[in-house]
Amino acid sequence: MENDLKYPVGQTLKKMLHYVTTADKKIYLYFIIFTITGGMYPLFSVLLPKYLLNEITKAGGDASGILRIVLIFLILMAVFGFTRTFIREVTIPRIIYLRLSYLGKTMDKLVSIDYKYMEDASFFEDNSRALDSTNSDDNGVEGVYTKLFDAGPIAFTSLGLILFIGKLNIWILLGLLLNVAAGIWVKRSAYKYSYKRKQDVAHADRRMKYYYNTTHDFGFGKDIRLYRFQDRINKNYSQEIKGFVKIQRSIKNREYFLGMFEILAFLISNALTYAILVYKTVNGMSIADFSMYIIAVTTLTVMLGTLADQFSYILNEGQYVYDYFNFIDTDLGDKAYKEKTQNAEKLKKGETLEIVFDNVSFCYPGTDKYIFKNLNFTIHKGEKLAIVGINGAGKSTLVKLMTGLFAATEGEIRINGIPVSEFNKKELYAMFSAVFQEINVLAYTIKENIACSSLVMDEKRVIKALEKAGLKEKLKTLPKGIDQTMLKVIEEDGVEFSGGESQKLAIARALYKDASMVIMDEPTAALDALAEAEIYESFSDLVSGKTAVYISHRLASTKFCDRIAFFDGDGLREYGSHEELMEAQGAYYNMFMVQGKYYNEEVAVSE
Ligand SMILES: Nc1ncnc2c1ncn2[C@@H]1O[C@H](COP(=O)(O)OP(=O)(O)OP(=O)(O)O)[C@@H](O)[C@H]1O
Repeated sequence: MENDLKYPVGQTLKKMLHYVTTADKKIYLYFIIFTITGGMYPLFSVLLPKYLLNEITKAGGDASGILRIVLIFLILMAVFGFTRTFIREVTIPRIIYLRLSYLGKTMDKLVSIDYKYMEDASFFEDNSRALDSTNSDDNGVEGVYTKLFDAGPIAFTSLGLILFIGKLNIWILLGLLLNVAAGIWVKRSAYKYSYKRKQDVAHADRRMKYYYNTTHDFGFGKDIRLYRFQDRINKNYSQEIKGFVKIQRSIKNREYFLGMFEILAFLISNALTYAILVYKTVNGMSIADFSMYIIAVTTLTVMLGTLADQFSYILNEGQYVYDYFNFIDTDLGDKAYKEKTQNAEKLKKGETLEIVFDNVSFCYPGTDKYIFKNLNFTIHKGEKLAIVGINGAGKSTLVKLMTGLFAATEGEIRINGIPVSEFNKKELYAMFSAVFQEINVLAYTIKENIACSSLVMDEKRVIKALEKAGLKEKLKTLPKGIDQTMLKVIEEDGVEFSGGESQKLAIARALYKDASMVIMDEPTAALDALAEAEIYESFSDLVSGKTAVYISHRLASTKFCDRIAFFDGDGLREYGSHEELMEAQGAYYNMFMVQGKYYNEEVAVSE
């Protein structure tokens, strides 16, 4: 990503305004009313002293005249002031809504982009400012909208005063404009520098947030306490903040030196203004006019200063909004995820799948270590394949490849003859009921955790899936049944499942989905022996004739599978039925014998 602060400002603002047109046109009407009322309001303060002074100093002026002027001005100021404030109060929630709908788009994008980005920390660092631009109410999208809205009346007042003062003396005006230009230049230069360092800031920020998040993440609570991670967290965190503060200090130093120029321009402009006004008064300008111009110049100085701040802010934060639009518009696999392709229609609904790995090689993006090289094998229709092997051999990676979460670096994976890459991701994901090693329970109700998609929910099937997965008894203990919220993150009475129960829930989720192919990656690691035996015995029933892959370190599981693929550090080492591999007396045989030995010893001890 570019580090220079250069982007099409006009195009970015145009896109933002176009969004207002489609999402909430009324904001334009509020803007016009706000600009007129808010723009007129300060002009009354400029004019009032002149009228008062004229009334006081005029021959024959009386108290009633003064009172009349004060009353008229007060009524006008009240009407304009109240309207201005009311309109702003009404508009801000609408701007918040705009920002939140941008945020909704960010979320929609993040859940649709290619999975490979989810395992890539640099992706989130590169896009952190684009993502942050919809995250907070005081910068990014909402900040720019609010500043654009607020700039209306200030520009209105400034324009009025510029014409007014310009008519009196062009040099005063030029001095003021110099002051403003210097302010904009300084802010822009300072911001350019901080934008240049954005990657360093994002990197440091991400690391600091990580330490912060670990301290209140349920999942870390036990390990932190039992393994005294506190000291490690504190030590690492203080190192991170030192780095972070160093970056911030260099940014602030730059701002400080640039700020000197701003002060210099302010002094020159003020000296010029006073010199000209005093000179004019000495040469016949009335005191009332002198006071009016002084107030006009002071007001315009403040207005232009504010306008310059807002202009710089819009320019600067606009960069992040531009990054946001870029992020949303760049196809990160999400377009293909949503677009319809014809390929899934070539497969009949519920058709049994055959998966072919044809000379597949793979290394994770950004790495050069091959997890597989020239891998060739077939998972036949209706076959139950057990995948076993040593830790880190690539068993879970294999699942990520066949489900399309990652693309093969070389070679081709085909489903019923069609290359995986030719399926739309949504269609592809719909083909698999998978239970992964790491179980993710969401803080939704049980039924939402099982049925997942919000479009259709068959409660009877939810209950059936839970019962099949062995959660019948557990369900009876829950007062709200399948409407019970899970976890305590959102609801205080949320239910926390044990590791094994969560695993059963994941199995129920896969059963409910009833996809064409079943993939289970260590689905019984957290189950007790009885629950595991139940899953083994009912596995055929669970997969009911579908093609299935069962990954496990427990070799007993291989007995109910038709074929076994044994992986080691070099890829697929052995392939065949249990009997064939036992006869071959290779790596699978050895592993099986080692496990069997301990199992037999255990049985002997318990007897
Ligand atoms: N996102 C990733 N980026 C880079 N390397 C990865 C990534 N995910 C996994 N790996 C590496 O790929 C290799 C295979 O990992 P994988 O999880 O597929 O092994 P596995 O056979 O399932 O292991 P286990 O039996 O321990 O579950 C490992 O060396 C792992 O470190």
